[in-house]
Amino acid sequence: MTRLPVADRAVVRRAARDLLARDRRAVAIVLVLHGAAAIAGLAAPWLLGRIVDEVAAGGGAAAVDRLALAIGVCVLAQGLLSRYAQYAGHRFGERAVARLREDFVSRTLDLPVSLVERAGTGELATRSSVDVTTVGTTVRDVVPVIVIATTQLSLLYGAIFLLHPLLGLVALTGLPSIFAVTRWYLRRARPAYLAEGAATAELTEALTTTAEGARTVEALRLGADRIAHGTQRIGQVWATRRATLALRSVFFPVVEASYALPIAAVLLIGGFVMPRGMVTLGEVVAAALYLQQAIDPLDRLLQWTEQAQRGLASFARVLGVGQEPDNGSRPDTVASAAHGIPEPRGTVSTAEERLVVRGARFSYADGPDVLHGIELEVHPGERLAIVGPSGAGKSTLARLLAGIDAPREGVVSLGGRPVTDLPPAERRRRIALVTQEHHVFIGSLRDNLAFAASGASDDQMRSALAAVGADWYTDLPDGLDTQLGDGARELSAADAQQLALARLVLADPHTLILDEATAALDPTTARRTERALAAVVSGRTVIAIAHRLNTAHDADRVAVLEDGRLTELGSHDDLVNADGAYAALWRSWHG
Ligand SMILES: Nc1ncnc2c1ncn2[C@@H]1O[C@H](COP(=O)(O)OP(=O)(O)OP(=O)(O)O)[C@@H](O)[C@H]1O
Repeated sequence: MTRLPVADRAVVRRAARDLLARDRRAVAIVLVLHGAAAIAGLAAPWLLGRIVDEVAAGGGAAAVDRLALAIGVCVLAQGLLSRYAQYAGHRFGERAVARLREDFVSRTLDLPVSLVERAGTGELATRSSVDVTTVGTTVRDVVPVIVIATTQLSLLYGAIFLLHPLLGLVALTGLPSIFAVTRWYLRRARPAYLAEGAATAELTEALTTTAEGARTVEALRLGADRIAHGTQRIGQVWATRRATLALRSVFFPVVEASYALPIAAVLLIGGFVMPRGMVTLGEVVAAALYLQQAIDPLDRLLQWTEQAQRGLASFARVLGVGQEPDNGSRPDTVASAAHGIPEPRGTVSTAEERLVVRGARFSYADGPDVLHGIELEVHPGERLAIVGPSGAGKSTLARLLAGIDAPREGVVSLGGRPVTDLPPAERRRRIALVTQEHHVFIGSLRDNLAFAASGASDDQMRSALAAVGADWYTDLPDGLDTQLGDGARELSAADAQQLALARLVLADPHTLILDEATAALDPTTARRTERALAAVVSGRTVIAIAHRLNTAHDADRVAVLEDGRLTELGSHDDLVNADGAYAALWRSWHG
């Protein structure tokens, strides 16, 4: 199974910087507010130290009251500033997460179909649910915590140094062990969490495949097999989770011990070792309080470092969607639901529409070749039917012609350029592959048609439906506003296929590849749809994979494919007269 790419650190860093840069003002406000709140927070321990010194020096209650009042004001100011800082931080976080989701959706929609097929739906489902949510939590909750904690820590340690540089140095004693264990942890965490994410995706894939194919599993008694398959995936998830848990079980205990060490050291050295006069009791108390205060941000910082690691691993997986896969699979076009805005006809010259196949060989994965050196030239505007026995390679050739797969050897070119080199949007505008697979999206009939041409008017949509003979449309209670899909009006397979064809009329590509597009329709509806389609497709290049030989009869030329080889090519009459494979097929089909 092909894995979707995972972005490297440089890409993740750039994307994180972009995320911050796109909302610079909000980021600056959040930083300033958190900084101010942290400074207000420093005042309390210092003022407490002053109270200790006042009392030690025999100061009166009035002085203590004044200092206590000042502490109250500072605590209030810190509370208010923190509240607004968090509010601003969450607003920024929500905006950033919304942008991330939008970017993710548009990258996902641009993914090559062949890549999604090879990667499996579980991989994409995990990235779009688990990973996007993890990144969202990280941006919304983790980044503000890290910003606040870092600011507080810098100011707290700075304040201890201001009290006395020696106390400052003593306060730093816990940091080397925290730093060392964090480095140790971070080095191992990324691959460990990536492995955990990949194992979870494989488990999701295994479970969804089993659930989707439940009937087949039951019919072929594959239950035990599927259970073994699922259990193996669960084992992988268990092993990868154990590995991340092992990392955490070293990391957190070392950190806890490192918190206590500097507080004890400051009290011991400040209270017993440093000579009197060098430091006051109040300063030692203030330093210990600062260190005590530092535990909370340190703890949050380290706890969230773990979450940040998960977030970065998920971010890399989210950003990887849309990157060029590293296994040589090429970008391709979207199949039946041809997206794209109609382009004015006639803007592409006929030479640019010439579809040429030269010496094309193709194999699925590492299997044997299923196409052997296909040579074919499709003339602009012609209707070509491809016929042949089951398994001859017709659908495979259609995928090559549409640019979904690239030939292993040879070339498939449109207007002289390899089809797979065309930018996806351009390819969709020029070539559309319509298969038997079609999807009715949950939404109105209008929404379902607008996928093909977002700018199409209601009239254009109605005429597209009429053109493909979708008479059922006139019976819908709310016309184009009728809700379709699960829980609303369900379309029959034939109606759904007509909807797909109507999308195609709206998408208006120059070249249509119909891979048994009308196979799901009953013979009468199919004949009617084919006729309607024939009227609509005039002036376009149409390549039809034909099960029913009347499609071949109506075509300009017929290509016969047998065992992955093009054995005959010519008009219906010529091939019947030649009395070869096509003539035999025609005779047997005609009865
Ligand atoms: N995804 C795939 N992975 C591996 N082999 C495949 C795949 N799809 C098709 N094949 C194999 O490639 C060969 C050609 O299949 P293809 O579907 O192109 O034939 P076809 O002429 O369209 O058949 P049919 O009329 O039954 O649809 C067959 O041997 C088939 O088993």
